[in-house]
Amino acid sequence: MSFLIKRMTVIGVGLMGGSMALGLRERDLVGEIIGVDRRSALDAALELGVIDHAHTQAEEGVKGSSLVVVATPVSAIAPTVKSIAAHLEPDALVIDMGSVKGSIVKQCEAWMPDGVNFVGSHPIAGREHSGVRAAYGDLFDGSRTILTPSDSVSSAAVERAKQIWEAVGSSVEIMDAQYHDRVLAATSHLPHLMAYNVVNTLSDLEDDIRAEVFRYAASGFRDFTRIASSDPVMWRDICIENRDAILDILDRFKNDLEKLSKRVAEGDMDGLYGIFARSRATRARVLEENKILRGE
Ligand SMILES: NC(=O)c1ccc[n+]([C@@H]2O[C@H](COP(=O)([O-])OP(=O)(O)OC[C@H]3O[C@@H](n4cnc5c(N)ncnc54)[C@H](O)[C@@H]3O)[C@@H](O)[C@H]2O)c1
Ligand SMILES: O=C(O)C(=O)C[C@]1(C(=O)O)C=C[C@@H](O)C=C1
Repeated sequence: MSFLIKRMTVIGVGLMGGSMALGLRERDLVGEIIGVDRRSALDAALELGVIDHAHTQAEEGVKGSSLVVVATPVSAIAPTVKSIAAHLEPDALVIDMGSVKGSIVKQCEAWMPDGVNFVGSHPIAGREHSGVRAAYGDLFDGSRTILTPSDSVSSAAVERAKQIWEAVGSSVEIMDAQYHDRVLAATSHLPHLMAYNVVNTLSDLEDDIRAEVFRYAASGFRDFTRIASSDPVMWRDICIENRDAILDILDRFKNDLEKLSKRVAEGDMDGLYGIFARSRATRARVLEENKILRGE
């Protein structure tokens, strides 16, 4: 059988890395999959059939692979890529999955030996669970993936990365890495920070009322805070790596919250109606335009 990828290595076999491995495997697109991670994650990945072979050392694990997928938390991506650079096959392609791209992509591209390419990738797909047991092969189906190569990356490598993402069901768009970080700070990072904060605001209430507050939390609370179940390591790393863009959007949010607070304090009927009506209309329009948000 001729595979799209004969042998690939996934470094960080969790939700995202495991889903990429399964997505390619279930579509018969990959021959052999090597996993690199902690021993316990590797044992689970072997047991689930997500990988064929396991290594705890990335330098060893990338040998013989034409594709290397780095799916570690954001803070480990650049150090990992630096450590494998000298051990990659001459024509290998390295892609990552990090939720922040700017400085990671710049560093990783620069570390690539001649003939080897790093193509920064961010699948806009995921969920609040982590680890390989949460991985599934259709995770990327119907999603968008943003590639953030600089001009120095070969167009053949970008085309190859695009082919891999499309093979697992994602449609690909190209974006400048810094611009990506500003867009994602608004669309993904701000909502996660809000969700975490709302849960903490409620859990800091006085004992007597707190129990009642959580007892009566219903679908509104559940929908709004689903993403507060996400992995704290992932979100710590995103905040550290995308600090400036996150601070910028948080400032805007704080301003808007101040305005809302003022309208509530003043009992401003028209002002409050205006805020809620505009938001509802915007969401309806975005839902209509965006089939990912409609869940299609
Ligand atoms: N979860 C999401 O919804 C989502 C969506 C898009 C992108 N991402 C990005 O994908 C990446 C992976 O996220 P995830 O949700 O799969 O996390 P995860 O916790 O499920 O998996 C990460 C894996 O990396 C391993 N790991 C950590 N440091 C390592 C190292 N130095 N070397 C090898 N393995 C290491 C962990 O043991 C774990 O198994 C992150 O960079 C995240 O920002 C996540
Ligand atoms: O659906 C979820 O649970 C997610 O959080 C996925 C989500 C997001 O949409 O914000 C989270 C972080 C990623 O970098 C990309 C996707």
